[in-house]
Amino acid sequence: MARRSGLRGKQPVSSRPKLDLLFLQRFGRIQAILYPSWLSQSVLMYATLLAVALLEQLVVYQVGIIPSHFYEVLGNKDLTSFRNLTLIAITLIVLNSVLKSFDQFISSLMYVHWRQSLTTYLHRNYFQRKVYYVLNVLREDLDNPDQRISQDVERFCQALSTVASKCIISPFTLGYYTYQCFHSTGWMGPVSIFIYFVIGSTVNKILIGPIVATLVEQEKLEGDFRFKHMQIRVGAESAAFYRAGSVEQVRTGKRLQELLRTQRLLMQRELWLHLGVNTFDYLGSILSYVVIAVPIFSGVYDGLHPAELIALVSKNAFVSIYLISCFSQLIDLSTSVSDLAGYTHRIGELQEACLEISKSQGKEGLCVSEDLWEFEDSLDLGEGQSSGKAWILERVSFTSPSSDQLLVQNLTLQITEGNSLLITGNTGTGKTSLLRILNGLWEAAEGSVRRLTCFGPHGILFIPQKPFFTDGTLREQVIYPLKEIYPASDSADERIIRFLELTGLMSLLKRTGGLDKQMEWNWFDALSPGEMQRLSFARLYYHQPKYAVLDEATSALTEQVEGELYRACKQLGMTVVSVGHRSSLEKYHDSLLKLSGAGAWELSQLR
Ligand SMILES: Nc1ncnc2c1ncn2[C@@H]1O[C@H](COP(=O)(O)OP(=O)(O)OP(=O)(O)O)[C@@H](O)[C@H]1O
Repeated sequence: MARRSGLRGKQPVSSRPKLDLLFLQRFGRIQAILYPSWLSQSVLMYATLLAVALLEQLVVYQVGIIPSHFYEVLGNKDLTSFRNLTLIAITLIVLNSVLKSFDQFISSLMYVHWRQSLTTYLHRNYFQRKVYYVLNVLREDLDNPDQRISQDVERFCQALSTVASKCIISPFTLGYYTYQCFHSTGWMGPVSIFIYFVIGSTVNKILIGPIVATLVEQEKLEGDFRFKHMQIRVGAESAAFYRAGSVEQVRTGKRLQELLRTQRLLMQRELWLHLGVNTFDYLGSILSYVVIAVPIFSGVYDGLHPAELIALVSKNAFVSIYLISCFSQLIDLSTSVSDLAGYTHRIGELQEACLEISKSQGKEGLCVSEDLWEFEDSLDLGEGQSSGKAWILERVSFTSPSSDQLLVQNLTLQITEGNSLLITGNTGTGKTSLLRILNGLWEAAEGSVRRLTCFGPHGILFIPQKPFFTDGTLREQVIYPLKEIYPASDSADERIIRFLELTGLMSLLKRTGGLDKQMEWNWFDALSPGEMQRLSFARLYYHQPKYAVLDEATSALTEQVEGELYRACKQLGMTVVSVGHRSSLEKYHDSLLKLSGAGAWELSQLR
């Protein structure tokens, strides 16, 4: 059988992340998100930062040449000029510290703005249609998407803000101090400093190479370690029933050891880079004296008075030392650049995967409402709603992901209004998988699946096997996944309370202290499995869809309660498609689809 959808299974593993053309492309794409237009907030902030940094440089230059004026004034024993100069110096220093603080403040604001833009962009793509499902369940090549969005983006923006605030002024300072250096030392000064920088950058580029790949690996392991802790957090009670503390300690410890091993390797590799950076820093300080010494020993300044010579040496020293420090600062950025490259690759991979998945999903077969689940859109009834059909399946075959285990072969089926269907079969025969196919989470390997009714109120609602609850109030659990009550009316509260009563959850209403009390608890820990299933039914009644697809939705309840819940579904006019093992379910359905494994199935009428 042909392999299905390209979304599934292991994708080709991307090449080892490096400081290469791919990095530049990914970095460029991220910049396009951060700076969407010439008049965007980021550009305006960047322009303000540039203005402040330029002003700061002007003041720094004035502060830098003040010692040379002091030498001159002190050499001439000129008290009035000394007083004036001291006043000017204090003013300049205050101005300098104000500008520096603003520089840091604007950089921090930019960091927050970048983080907001990038995270919002990734969220938009991640939560689009079922991208988050494919990334977390079906794709094995992209590790920890959650960590990429939460932690990697944060660190990327931190590193970018460090690099940006240092680089923003570089072209101006380099230009200006090169000119000044040339003016005081001749061509020898700037040329030797440039050669020093080219050598420094080349050496550092070589040393950064292995760091980028190790940093990417470290972030992956960091995500795995956090995921392990999240697993324990979510399943704390089940683990405690097993007294699984010691085994989980060993397993969590193993992940920690792996992470620390990679961190040590990263540090070893960074040691060479730090060695390079520090060597070039200190070589730079000696180079500055060599640059000043050349014109002095070659007799350029022989005719000067000693006080003038000292003032000139002091000024020249400042100019060449500053030029070298500008270059050194760029070399110092090597560590930030290696971080930036690592995070760029991780965010870039996520961005590419999201776009690839949403492109492959396209708009095919989507109802207007599917993306948004907005109630206005849901009122747009499709062709199926008027024809009374929800699905038409023709010769559909499907397998489980990343295996060729055939689950169902050549299934032809119509799900129509008023004709409830029960799906049964042994464990692992593909019952839930058939619902995934109906939902569009999986694609069929062969045949056609046509959905003719939209998701949402008046359409189709799935109640999955594992109940899902969001954070927040009881009302938000009931109306989920709608964001607001629907239809908006004064009687909305009454409706919700009526459905809570119908599902036997009035005690829960009492416990929460009302529909709108913000609950701090985790709903999965606070409710029993039976309560979770009852709450799922309250949600179903609230939405009152035409078709309710229930995956073992009453497995934790008694047959009596099951009967009450199914009868209420019928009274509310729903056609149900259920997956279940109990024979007691048969009386609430009109037909039965029995899956027998290895592709076999049998469809029969129950009444
Ligand atoms: N995301 C997945 N990746 C790989 N295999 C999967 C995935 N989800 C399900 N499977 C496999 O597909 C097969 C069918 O799974 P499915 O959930 O449809 O079983 P089921 O008939 O609903 O079983 P049960 O009665 O236990 O709920 C199983 O062998 C399962 O292990």
